[in-house]
Amino acid sequence: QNAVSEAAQKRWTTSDFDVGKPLGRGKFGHVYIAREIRSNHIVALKVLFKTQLHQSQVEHQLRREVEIQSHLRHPNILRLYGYFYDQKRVYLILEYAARGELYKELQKCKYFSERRAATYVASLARALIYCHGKHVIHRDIKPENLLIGAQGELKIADFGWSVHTFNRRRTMCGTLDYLPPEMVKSVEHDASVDIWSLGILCYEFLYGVPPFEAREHSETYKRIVQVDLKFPPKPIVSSYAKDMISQMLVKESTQRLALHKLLEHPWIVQNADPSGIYRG
Ligand SMILES: CC(C)NC(=O)[C@H]1CCC[C@H]1Nc1nc(Nc2ccc(C(=O)N(C)C3CCN(C)CC3)cc2)ncc1C(F)(F)F
Repeated sequence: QNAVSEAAQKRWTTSDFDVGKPLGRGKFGHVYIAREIRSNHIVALKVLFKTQLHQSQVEHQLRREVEIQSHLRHPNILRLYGYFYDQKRVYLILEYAARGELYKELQKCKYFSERRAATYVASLARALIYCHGKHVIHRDIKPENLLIGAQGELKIADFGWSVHTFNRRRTMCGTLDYLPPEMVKSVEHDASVDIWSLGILCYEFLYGVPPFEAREHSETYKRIVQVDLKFPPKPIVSSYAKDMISQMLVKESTQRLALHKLLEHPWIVQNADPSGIYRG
């Protein structure tokens, strides 16, 4: 039986791990680097406190996150190998991303080169094509939810807000046949929220700030619904990049640039490293 399928069903306990230094704080607890003793495999152990999960009423979200992420297998999606719990805590056994958090890298660089941004956007588009093919929508694509693997490749993490649209289809009173267009559209509609977020992310990679940022939430909300998209004169960005972003940040969700079309866009073709790895 191979290690992975064994990992999926084994009853884990903390004594299976040699827990190392904390990597930082997640939303509901700490994340530690750890070594699974039998396999010597390095993982990240996310420790969540049951009391906090209960207080924030996120248990169902966590169950969905575990259910979804444990079934996804893609080089740009962080693996969730398994989970276990004790009296007070829930433990998630996650893939360790050796080069850490993307948002810290973006803060350090201020903004990325077009080649680095395009390489990251292309690899995220491929990961999202994979997710959407399995009727999974992430719904929370942003720098804070992206980690960097040992080779410099991006990993989408934190599927806390993801949904399996099939469930939504089923929960929509059984058969789809009797639903009016706007409700059927709303189901398709979801898959395109990730295209919008990828457009926001691409803009932030290139300019260092998201496009609709404003001091007040109400101001940001207005700018989003009006799609008040402006490209500042600095840093200098190619018109191909602006063209692609403008095709993604479209109010009508069905008109947004499809992810497979994005991979054929001249900006991606000319700038993205096909391996998804930015070598500088
Ligand atoms: C997506 C989600 C929203 N984010 C998270 O969960 C965050 C919350 C805390 C850590 C991270 N979670 C993970 N982090 C890693 N790797 C990692 C992180 C940080 C560093 C790093 O730069 N330092 C330790 C530095 C080393 C230098 N000192 C000075 C500062 C910290 C190096 C490697 N792998 C897997 C995970 C995961 F996701 F599986 F848990």
